[in-house]
Amino acid sequence: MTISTWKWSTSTRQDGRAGTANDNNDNGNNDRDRGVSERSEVAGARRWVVKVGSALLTNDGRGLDQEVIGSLVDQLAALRQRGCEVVLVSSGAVAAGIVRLGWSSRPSALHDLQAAAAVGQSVLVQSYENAFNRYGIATAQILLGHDDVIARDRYLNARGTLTTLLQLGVMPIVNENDTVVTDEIRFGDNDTLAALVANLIDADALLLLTDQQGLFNADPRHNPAAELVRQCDVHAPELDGMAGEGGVLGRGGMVTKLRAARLAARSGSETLIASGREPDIVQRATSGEDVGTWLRTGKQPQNARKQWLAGMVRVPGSVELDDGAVRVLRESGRSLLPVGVVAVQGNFQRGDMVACRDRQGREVARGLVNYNAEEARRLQGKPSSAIADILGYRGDEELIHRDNLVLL
Ligand SMILES: Nc1ncnc2c1ncn2[C@@H]1O[C@H](COP(=O)(O)OP(=O)(O)O)[C@@H](O)[C@H]1O
Ligand SMILES: N[C@@H](CCC(=O)OP(=O)(O)O)C(=O)O
Repeated sequence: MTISTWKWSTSTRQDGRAGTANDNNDNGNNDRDRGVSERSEVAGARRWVVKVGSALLTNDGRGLDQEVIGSLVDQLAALRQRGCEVVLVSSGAVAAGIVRLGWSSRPSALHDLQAAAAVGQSVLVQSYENAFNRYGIATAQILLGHDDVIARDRYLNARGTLTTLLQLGVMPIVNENDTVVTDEIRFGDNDTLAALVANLIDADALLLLTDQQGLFNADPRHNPAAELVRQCDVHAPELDGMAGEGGVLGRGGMVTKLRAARLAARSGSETLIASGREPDIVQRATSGEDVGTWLRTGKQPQNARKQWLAGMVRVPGSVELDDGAVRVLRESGRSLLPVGVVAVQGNFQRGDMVACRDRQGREVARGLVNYNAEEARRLQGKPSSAIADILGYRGDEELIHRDNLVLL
């Protein structure tokens, strides 16, 4: 095997199934000698999205593997105990539904798959609820579709709900809303969905648990000499030639995991790909142990997120701020409240990107707005305590929350 370039390092697979990430110490030492970080970014991550794939969760296609679920839940509860926040993205609905319906194989027609997903989702969530209940942790089912993470107004709603659940100590369990999606708009694989959730909640890191030890330099199912990539810059072009399609049970294979890692990196999230079959994998991976594949973002999370927000091209309106509001935004990094707004221009919807200008018309910031233009006009110059009286409902107290605001 060609030893890695500075950008990525591999470790030789030792047996028919999977090698260990430490098998080839030379590679690891080479990285250390070159000063490559020893996963401190991963060990320091506090907000995690953990995605569990069908290939891992399902018992060779015969429904859900309750033992795997039980062990995962033990590990996720321990991760929470360590003070981390966790959102779980779990596949498995279709596989569970097929068994519950007594079918012998996976159907191909979309409506059959959707029916199986609807049946299996109950089984899936019930299994998690029972297992998390052992730790007194409540679970919440979140089914997301394309629009929920792409359309700006729904984006804010999904973000608000997920972060509230985290604050409440609940374990959100996310899956694609398979029942209503059409072929054109479905994610299909949950890797993409997990990455979008990582963007949505500003996760520090994404852990993709699957049936392989990580990303190999060729599909280990077909190439027994394949070697594990231990770490690599997520954008390295060499990776594209390595990632292959999924197995019978999973959907996207490593192709979608690599794409997901690149999506997650847009908001600064690190990605780890690891085998959910290895003992204690969640604890080991999340504490920075050298397991699986680490796809590094190489960016400061805050900068990455701001770049991502700033890159949204459609800016259908703007708000003019008084001098006090401009100062607070610039100097204290605070949210924009309606009281600091003196005028509203354009026609925007909740969740749109709007420009924030000073009295001279210079753009000082831009961000995702919590109210539409008509509501913003009614709220301008008013204290947040008056929002409920003015609009007839109690919305967010900020016009633009600081997390959704980029200073220019
Ligand atoms: N380069 C690669 N390294 C590791 N696995 C790969 C690679 N290319 C393709 N694969 C396949 O990807 C599969 C995992 O993806 P997938 O089946 O979609 O699982 P999941 O349901 O966990 O998302 C592995 O079982 C493996 O056969
Ligand atoms: N939403 C589907 C998951 C699709 C799927 O298998 O995704 P993946 O595990 O990423 O290959 C389900 O719950 O069955």
